[in-house]
Amino acid sequence: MAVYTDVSAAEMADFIARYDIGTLTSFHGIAEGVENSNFLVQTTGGTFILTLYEKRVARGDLPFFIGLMQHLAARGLSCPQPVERRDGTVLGELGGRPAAMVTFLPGVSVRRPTAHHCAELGAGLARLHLAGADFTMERANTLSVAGWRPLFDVARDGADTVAPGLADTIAQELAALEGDWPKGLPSGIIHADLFPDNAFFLDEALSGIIDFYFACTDAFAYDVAICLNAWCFEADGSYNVTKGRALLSSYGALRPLSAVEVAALPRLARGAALRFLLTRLVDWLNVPAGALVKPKDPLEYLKKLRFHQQVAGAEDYGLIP
Ligand SMILES: Nc1ncnc2c1ncn2[C@@H]1O[C@H](COP(=O)(O)OP(=O)(O)OP(=O)(O)O)[C@@H](O)[C@H]1O
Ligand SMILES: N[C@@H](CCO)C(=O)O
Repeated sequence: MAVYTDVSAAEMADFIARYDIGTLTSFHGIAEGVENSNFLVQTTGGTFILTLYEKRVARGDLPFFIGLMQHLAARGLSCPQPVERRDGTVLGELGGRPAAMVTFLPGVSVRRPTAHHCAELGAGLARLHLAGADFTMERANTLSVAGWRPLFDVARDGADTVAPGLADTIAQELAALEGDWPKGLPSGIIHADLFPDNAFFLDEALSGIIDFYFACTDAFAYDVAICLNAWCFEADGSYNVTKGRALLSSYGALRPLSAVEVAALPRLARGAALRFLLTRLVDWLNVPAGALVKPKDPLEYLKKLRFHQQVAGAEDYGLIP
């Protein structure tokens, strides 16, 4: 469970009183997620999600995330909507953290996506990229290549306690990617964390996307590479090319990848694997005392990285030329 910040019933009731959503009937911490503290809140006016923004979310970025969710919803994408307080603002403070209430999105996330789910997701990702085209705010990706070395610096000393030789493997991979990271690719708004737990389905159709707190301005193909990592591997670490083909072809039907994006895909996939290996490693080595959180396995991403390192070209991901 990701609840880093405890909230008492009295604090919660006080907080809710600033909204026009009735009175608090119940709330509890949500048993998923690793980044922020999330609470399911029930009031006489409905069901809501209250998020307390934790370490990786900078307060100054919140207007970008809130504005983006509003923009995407206005373009027809199903995503949580920030709820306004009586004074017209959407950002508050609770337990010493910035906090916002968003609408509850119906649907369930899938633990083991099928090729069908991957196809749905690919189309949803393309729709997200297209819907973000006229969003005017920008946010640099703090977890792209320039952000990885600082993470490694934090985790280097503990890395070999997680797997022998891990520090050397990461050092080599980092140097290789820093030296040759794709530049100048078609860019815009990307989600940057569209994992299966952030996509909801109803009757096997993608019904909504949540958790925009890594969204940023970066290469669209990097977002595709993140999704190949998150959706198209099996539990044993093998890549499922049928799922990859499903994801890539439904994405490409709405937003075809250009030749430069196709050429960059293997390197972007390596970078995406390294990004999640590093953030998971940092979290694995630094679970805050008293936090209710189950850190995610960094080694899952080491296996994925090894796959990408031996890929010859984008066709190995299932891309049909
Ligand atoms: N708007 C919403 N509607 C319904 N459920 C939600 C909503 N927002 C969050 N949740 C639930 O809360 C869980 C955690 O939310 P979220 O993924 O935003 O947290 P996180 O800590 O940022 O997680 P992550 O590890 O994916 O970054 C989700 O898996 C989902 O079950
Ligand atoms: N989706 C991420 C957690 C949020 O950064 C992971 O699975 O490592």
